[in-house]
Amino acid sequence: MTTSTTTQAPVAHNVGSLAAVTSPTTAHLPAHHKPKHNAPAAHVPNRAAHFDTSLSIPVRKYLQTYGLTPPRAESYEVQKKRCLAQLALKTTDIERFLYLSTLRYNNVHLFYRLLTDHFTELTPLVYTPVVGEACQRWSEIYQQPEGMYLSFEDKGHLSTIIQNWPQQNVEITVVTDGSRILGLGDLGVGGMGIPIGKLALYTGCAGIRPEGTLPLTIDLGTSNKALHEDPLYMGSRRDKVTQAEEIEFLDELMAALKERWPDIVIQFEDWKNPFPSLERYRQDYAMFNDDIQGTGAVIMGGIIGAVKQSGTAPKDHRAVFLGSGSAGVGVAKQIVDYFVHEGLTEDEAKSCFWLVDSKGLVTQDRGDKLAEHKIYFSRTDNNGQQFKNLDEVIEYVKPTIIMGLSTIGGAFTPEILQKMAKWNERPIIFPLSNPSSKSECTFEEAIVHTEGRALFASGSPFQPVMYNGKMYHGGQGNNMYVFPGIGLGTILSKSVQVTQGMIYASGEAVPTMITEEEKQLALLYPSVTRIRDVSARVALHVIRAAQKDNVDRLHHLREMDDATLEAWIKDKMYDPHKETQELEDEVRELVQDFSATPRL
Ligand SMILES: NC(=O)C1=CN([C@@H]2O[C@H](COP(=O)(O)OP(=O)(O)OC[C@H]3O[C@@H](n4cnc5c(N)ncnc54)[C@H](O)[C@@H]3O)[C@@H](O)[C@H]2O)C=CC1
Ligand SMILES: CC(=O)C(=O)O
Ligand SMILES: [Mg+2]
Repeated sequence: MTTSTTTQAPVAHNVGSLAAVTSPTTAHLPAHHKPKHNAPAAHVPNRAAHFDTSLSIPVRKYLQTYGLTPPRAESYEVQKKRCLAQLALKTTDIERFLYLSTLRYNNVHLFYRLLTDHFTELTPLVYTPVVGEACQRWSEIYQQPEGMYLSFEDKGHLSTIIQNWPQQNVEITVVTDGSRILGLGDLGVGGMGIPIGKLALYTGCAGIRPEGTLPLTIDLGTSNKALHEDPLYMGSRRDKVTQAEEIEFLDELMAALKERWPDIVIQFEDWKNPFPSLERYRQDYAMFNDDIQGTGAVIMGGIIGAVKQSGTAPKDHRAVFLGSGSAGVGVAKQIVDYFVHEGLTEDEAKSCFWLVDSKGLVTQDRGDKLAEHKIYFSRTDNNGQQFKNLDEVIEYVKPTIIMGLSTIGGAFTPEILQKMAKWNERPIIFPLSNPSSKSECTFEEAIVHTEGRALFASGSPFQPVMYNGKMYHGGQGNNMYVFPGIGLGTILSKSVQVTQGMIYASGEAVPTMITEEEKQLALLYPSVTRIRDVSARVALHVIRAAQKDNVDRLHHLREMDDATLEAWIKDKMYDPHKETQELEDEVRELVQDFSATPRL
């Protein structure tokens, strides 16, 4: 096909590549009548939507795509059947991942129709766990550009290079440096799978238009020596830059992003040490860190239900966290907020938490210099005693809750789970590390070793488990339940910051979407099949919190009651099921208006 125009492969410093954005197929249309679909997703070739095989023949003729696709105009049902059949032919998850990536690239609306119709089956292929393997093998499986790569060497030119991104109306970016991808370590530019996957969920779950999303990966070097030696590795072989160099780069990047898209929402994702950047930018940008804040909020949302179902009052809970990194500390702090909300003092709330890292229980007198973010939760009541590993801490604390954010698969051993079942009627077991191979235990292990009594959520999904003749369903405690709604609420209210109030509100919103039937099944999260409604509800709560914190700029939303605002939010969401029909209708209208003669 010689007519398709590439919108991608930006050449550094080559602003001229923007010229390629204008589709030749609509150049002949009067400017005010160009279909809005003329702006395709950034990460699909231009005009991709114009090749949808459901478009009618007259519309194809008008778009000058007639003859470039097979003759029959078919229904979505037929398209879907074909896609699912092709997916079924694949024998590995990576092949399925690649198939879906290519589908998104070639027919963005069809991809999102499929995703939204089959969230349960397809999310694990687009996101965790399969995206983890995709990131590990990125330079081996790479097929097409789907996001922007900026390198340390580009410092001083970021603003110019960002002009190469072909989409004019970017609303949100997810940015990583690849240095802590899920629980898989530093994967360098292979980390790009994460911004792409997260933004696919932004579109699928929260209806952010695909062309409004910018997956962004920063190549600041990598500490992963294997990548330095991999001939296929697509990033620089330099060692990781220093923290000071990183800050200098990020200062320039943040300013450049805001310069081009003043209202842009910026989500930091999967950085090894994300606390400094969060503190540095949270006041001046509409930004948040998903691993600290999104995870904190979503797990707080699950804990609200778990604490109620456990029958134990917040003050009597004892939570042991395996892992005290960005996610561990983020989650613990967010639950402290919830306990304070429930009437505890901050000190009382904080004393419910015992954090464990690779050196054991985090105590003030452990003898090593604690990282800044661990100090808040470091224990002082250990009477000089130190506890070197999880087993020792578990015996000492006899917890009601165990959380895994450690990247150590299988760390919640059968013995630990059995003890949890011995000490608690409803033990709260949250193995949250991703991908599935890093989960601190499986759902089956949690059910079997607690005799089916565990209140359970995991970071990556697990299949339901049959135990003693009863079917159990596990919850997915993953930030995917909140980040799409946080972004959507921030964008729609044009908020200038993402405040702590907005983050808290996002977590609080999640359990409001659990049905009575789900409560009966002890489920802590709503079904993923309703994730678009959940995201709209999260956005509603986020907007209300933004209004309370006075960071919103779309003040007329303040006048709407909740039901009206929620309906308004839903109306603003991109619906892939309507897109192709709208294109069809718009072009048909044009054909009638102008009696245009199709050029064959
Ligand atoms: N379910 C969800 O929504 C989310 C899950 N995560 C998962 O949480 C995990 C951790 O993420 P981050 O906190 O951002 O990483 P991090 O690198 O900041 O923290 C990892 C923590 O685990 C501890 N750790 C490592 N080895 C250990 C060992 N042998 N024993 C005890 N502790 C050990 C480290 O000391 C550190 O405190 C990852 O697997 C990530 O995928 C992260 C964000 C969201
Ligand atoms: C879910 C997620 O953000 C993580 O595992 O890092
Ligand atoms: Mg993450």
